[in-house]
Amino acid sequence: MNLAEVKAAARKAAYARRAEAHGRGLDGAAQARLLELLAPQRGRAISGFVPIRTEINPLPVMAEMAAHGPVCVPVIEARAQPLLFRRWRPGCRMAPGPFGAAVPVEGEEIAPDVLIVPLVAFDRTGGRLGYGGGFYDRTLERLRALRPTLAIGFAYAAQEADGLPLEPTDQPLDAIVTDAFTLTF
Ligand SMILES: Nc1nc2c(c(=O)[nH]1)N(C=O)[C@@H](CNc1ccc(C(=O)N[C@@H](CCC(=O)O)C(=O)O)cc1)CN2
Ligand SMILES: Nc1ncnc2c1ncn2[C@@H]1O[C@H](COP(=O)(O)OP(=O)(O)OP(=O)(O)O)[C@@H](O)[C@H]1O
Repeated sequence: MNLAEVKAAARKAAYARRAEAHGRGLDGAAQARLLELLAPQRGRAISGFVPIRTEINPLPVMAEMAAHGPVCVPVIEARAQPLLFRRWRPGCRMAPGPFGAAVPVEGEEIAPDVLIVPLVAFDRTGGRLGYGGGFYDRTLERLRALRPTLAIGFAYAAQEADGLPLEPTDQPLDAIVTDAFTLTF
């Protein structure tokens, strides 16, 4: 198997484990851990995400953080381009975006200092696999070239994989928060 095939296999296996974990009432425990990790970051610009498919739900954490500072969500501009981020507020007007994730209809563009990052699989060293678009890799590379940027993976513990195959363009996570544990690197 070449690297792309190994990644595809790891993605498929983790996707199945994520689907299993979804809907088991695990989100609350993970949200509490995420809120604890984010407490010192109150007031900084934070990106979250609107969950799609069987992703864990960060929305209650985003709503709490929005009381202290700007919160935004990713918007796809084009294939093979970094993500942009648009201001999000609890209850703001949303419309379907590419790939099914809803995006705010209006709101200013924001460059986040801290990113809550969706993922398909993670490993114990901060390695991450997404859906394969390279969007977060490109985005983190760009943000990190400008200033220190904190990337926090948010996932079910079941999404852990053993030693993910990583490429030079894969941007590492600074922390991982799950329903069962928090890892910081
Ligand atoms: N909730 C959420 N919002 C998000 C992301 C995310 O991962 N989660 N994104 C994070 O980037 C962006 C959306 N990116 C996505 C990229 C690809 C696919 C997707 O369906 N990919 C195909 C495979 C495509 C290919 O291999 O060429 C698939 O999974 O079937 C979905 C979302 C922006 N918003
Ligand atoms: N900074 C970058 N510059 C150019 N190409 C990149 C960059 N980051 C990733 N890529 C390319 O994008 C493609 C998809 O990358 P990868 O499989 O790592 O995506 P992913 O991490 O699963 O997706 P995402 O980051 O959207 O969640 C790969 O071919 C990779 O080489």
